[in-house]
Amino acid sequence: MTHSALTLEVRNLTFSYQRDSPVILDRWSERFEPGTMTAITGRSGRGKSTLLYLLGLMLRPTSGELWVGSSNAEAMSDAERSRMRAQLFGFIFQDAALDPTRTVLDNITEVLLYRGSSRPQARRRVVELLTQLEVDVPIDRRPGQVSGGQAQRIALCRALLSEPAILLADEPTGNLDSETSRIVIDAVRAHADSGGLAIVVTHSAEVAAQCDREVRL
Ligand SMILES: Nc1ncnc2c1ncn2[C@@H]1O[C@H](COP(=O)(O)OP(=O)(O)OP(=O)(O)O)[C@@H](O)[C@H]1O
Repeated sequence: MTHSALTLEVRNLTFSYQRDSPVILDRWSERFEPGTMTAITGRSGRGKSTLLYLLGLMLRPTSGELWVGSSNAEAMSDAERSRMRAQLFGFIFQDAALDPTRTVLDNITEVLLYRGSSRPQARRRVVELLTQLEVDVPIDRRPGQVSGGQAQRIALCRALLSEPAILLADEPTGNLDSETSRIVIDAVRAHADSGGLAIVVTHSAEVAAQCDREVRL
C-alpha cells in the first residue's frame, strides 16, 4: 500500500462551538508527519473529538489555520473541503456510520468499485481484510445484525481500503477486548508504517504506548 505523503499542520487554532461558549482550543499549534501514528489523549471533555472534527475538515476553527500538505484548508470553500475530505481522509468514528440498509459487503466495497476494481476483486479484498481484523460475520448481513465492536472493525476495513493519506480514529478500541484492540491497533500501525498519517484519540495508555508519540490536551 502506498500513500501520498502529506503533513497535517495546525497553526494558532482557536475553537469554541458558539461565540459565548467555552474556548476548547486556544491558539493551539501542532504538526503531524506522514509515516507516524499519534495518540491524542486527555481528560473527558477536553476536546479530543472536537480536535478530530477540526483536523478532518468537518468543523471550521474560530480562527487559525489548518494546512493539509501545501493547502490551507481554511482558505478553501466548503465544496473544496468536502472533495479533499473524500480524497485524502479516512475516518473511524464512534458511531461507525455504516449504511443500515446495505449489507456489510456493500458498505465496504463501494470505494473499491468506484476506483475500478471488479466486483469479485473487491469482494476478495474485503473478505481478506475482514478475516485479518477477525470480523467473523457473513458479509451479506446488515449492520443492525452485527455487534458494536464488529461494526467498528467493518468501518475500519472500509477506511483502510480507501487507502487514505490521513486516517483519523476516535476511540477505535473503545468497545473492544484487549486481543481485538491489538488487532485494530496493528492495522492502524501498518497504515502508518506504509507511509500514511494516523491520529488516534484514546483513553487507553496501552494504545498510546503503541503510537510514535502522544499529544495531551
Ligand atoms: N456540538 C456541540 N456543541 C456544543 N458543545 C459541544 C458540542 N460537542 C461537544 N461539545 C462540548 O465541547 C467539549 C469537548 O467535547 P469533546 O467531545 O471534543 O471532548 P472529548 O475530549 O472528546 O471527550 P470524551 O473523552 O468524553 O469523549 C465538551 O465540553 C462538550 O460538552
